[in-house]
Amino acid sequence: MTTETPSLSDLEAQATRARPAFGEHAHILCDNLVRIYKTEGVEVVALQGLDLLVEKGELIAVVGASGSGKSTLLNVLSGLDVPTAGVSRVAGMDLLSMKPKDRLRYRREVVGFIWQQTARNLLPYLNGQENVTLPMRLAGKRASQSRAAELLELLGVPHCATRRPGEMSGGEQQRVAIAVALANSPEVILADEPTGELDSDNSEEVFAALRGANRELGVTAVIVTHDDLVSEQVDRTVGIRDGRTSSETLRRESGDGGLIAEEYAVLDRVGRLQLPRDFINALNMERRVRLELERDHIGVWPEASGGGEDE
Ligand SMILES: Nc1ncnc2c1ncn2[C@@H]1O[C@H](COP(=O)(O)OP(=O)(O)OP(=O)(O)O)[C@@H](O)[C@H]1O
Repeated sequence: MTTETPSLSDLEAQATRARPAFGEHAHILCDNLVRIYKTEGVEVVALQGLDLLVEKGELIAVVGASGSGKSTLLNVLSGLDVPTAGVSRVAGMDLLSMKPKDRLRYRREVVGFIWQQTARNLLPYLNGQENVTLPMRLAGKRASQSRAAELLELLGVPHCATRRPGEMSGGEQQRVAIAVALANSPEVILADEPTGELDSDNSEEVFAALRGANRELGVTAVIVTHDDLVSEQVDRTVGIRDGRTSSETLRRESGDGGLIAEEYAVLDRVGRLQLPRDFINALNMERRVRLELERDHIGVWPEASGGGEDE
């Protein structure tokens, strides 16, 4: 057997083969996303190296304390805002380098958006049907009455076709708003607190409508929420803390038909993870911790303790 010294190009090819690009096949990719706001000379770092991958057809909830960066993330994904640094790609479109013309098309046809404020989603002087056909006309397409009727039917609000928003309940308005967001067959829908203004019955119906759209149409859905009813029913909940994804809860059915929820800390690409605040507080951890590599886990001890002396 001959052992030839590999050339530089061989090594380069090998390195590319061994390490597929981060999130190469993801439908939504955020890689080390940074968004810094500057107001009156003061800098606020709203996103500080956020990583997120969402597969095509997934429905995820994003949760986090007020000010953690959830709305900033949605604004970036919706094409309304441009991040300061990092990589963000949705349905193959690069959100940082997109030209204004592509950005407009992206916002009209690739993503659909549902806001928390019911009044912000619909035009008050148009009925349900007209609200749903409006985005089609804005995108220069024919206003398909049959598609609008199908969407209103899918979302369980066919009776809202002839009603104006003022004649609908808050939950009905939000379900019509989902139909509006779906009008141009987007690849992704983004919802910022879609049930925030609703009581629990209406919240349930709106979430069921979102989930129905996700399942029936295969549209990828990202829902920012404080509503436990929503975050506890999705397969994956992503927690954001201080502008970074810090935890993920995965849910799956157990053998007996129940639901198992497992919480994970997110390990970023350079090996950083955020320990849950309550774990840190419980053990009075500060500044430094001791780490010990075990056969199948890593031990983490407060600095002062005799870490590693597992009995
Ligand atoms: N346009 C802006 N100019 C300056 N700072 C901003 C701007 N938008 C957001 N921020 C700041 O960025 C940080 C993240 O805000 P963001 O609205 O994304 O948080 P959030 O998690 O959505 O909060 P909430 O749950 O209260 O809506 C906050 O410190 C906020 O004050």
